[in-house]
Amino acid sequence: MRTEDTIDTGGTRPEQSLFYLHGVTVRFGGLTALSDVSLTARHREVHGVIGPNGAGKTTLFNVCCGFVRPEAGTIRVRGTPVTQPRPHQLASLGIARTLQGLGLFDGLTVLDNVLVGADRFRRTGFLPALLGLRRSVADEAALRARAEAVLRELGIDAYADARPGSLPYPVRKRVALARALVSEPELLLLDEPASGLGHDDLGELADLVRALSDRMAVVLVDHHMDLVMSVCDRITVLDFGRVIASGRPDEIAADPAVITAYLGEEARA
Ligand SMILES: Nc1ncnc2c1ncn2[C@@H]1O[C@H](COP(=O)(O)OP(=O)(O)OP(=O)(O)O)[C@@H](O)[C@H]1O
Repeated sequence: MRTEDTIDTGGTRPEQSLFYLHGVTVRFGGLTALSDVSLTARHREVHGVIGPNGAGKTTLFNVCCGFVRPEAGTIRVRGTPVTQPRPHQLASLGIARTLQGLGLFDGLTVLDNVLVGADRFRRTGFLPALLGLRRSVADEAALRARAEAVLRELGIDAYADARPGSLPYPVRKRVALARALVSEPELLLLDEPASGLGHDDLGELADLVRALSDRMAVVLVDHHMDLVMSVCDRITVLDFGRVIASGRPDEIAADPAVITAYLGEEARA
């Protein structure tokens, strides 16, 4: 088995990568949800996290987002240690995420929901914005243009004025993705992007994730093996809170520890 730290990094030391998480341990009371887990996200790579039920995938995702504070471990962003990324700091660190519960505001239009994600680019302070000063108007126009461009990129610009609640689930998922992308992240964290999608939507999602990886790093947690195997450059496999394998999809598919873990899951089911 290869671990994150021994993978060929193309000359970049793992700790200097865009996002480096090393030796992370999380306990909930007496239960160890993650034990000495490491993960490295690199520019222009899609990194998948998989594992049987209860393996610790969501907990790992939540550590990356700052929702869960690890008991031990190091997190570095572009080589700089980040004691604990706070959820509200993610945008300024160049990180954006989508969650399983999409978290869209139903009282806002699709466009306004996406604009919520563009706060990182708001240069005007509260008072000038309130007074409607010229720079704030220009700011607002630029942000709207950016949000509209992302909606077009995701093929959902026709829904800009709709309320999310009136839209089919796959479209709402795209709105949530648009809100993450409008901040132009360097690292995109996707929690279960394939859940609730049909076959055709899955194919489009795979194409989209591959296209996004031309300009950012992507970390995705998903149960959907076909998606993970087809879009990921590298995969980390968790079982009972530990990394049992890490490598390219073909290595993961052939790894005896992974096969045993998934056979064990089938047997448990
Ligand atoms: N807030 C919490 N308090 C107590 N235990 C928790 C908490 N969150 C997760 N756990 C436990 O930690 C372990 C890992 O859970 P986690 O949700 O990260 O796994 P998972 O791989 O995402 O599972 P699934 O595929 O079923 O969503 C499980 O045993 C779970 O019951």
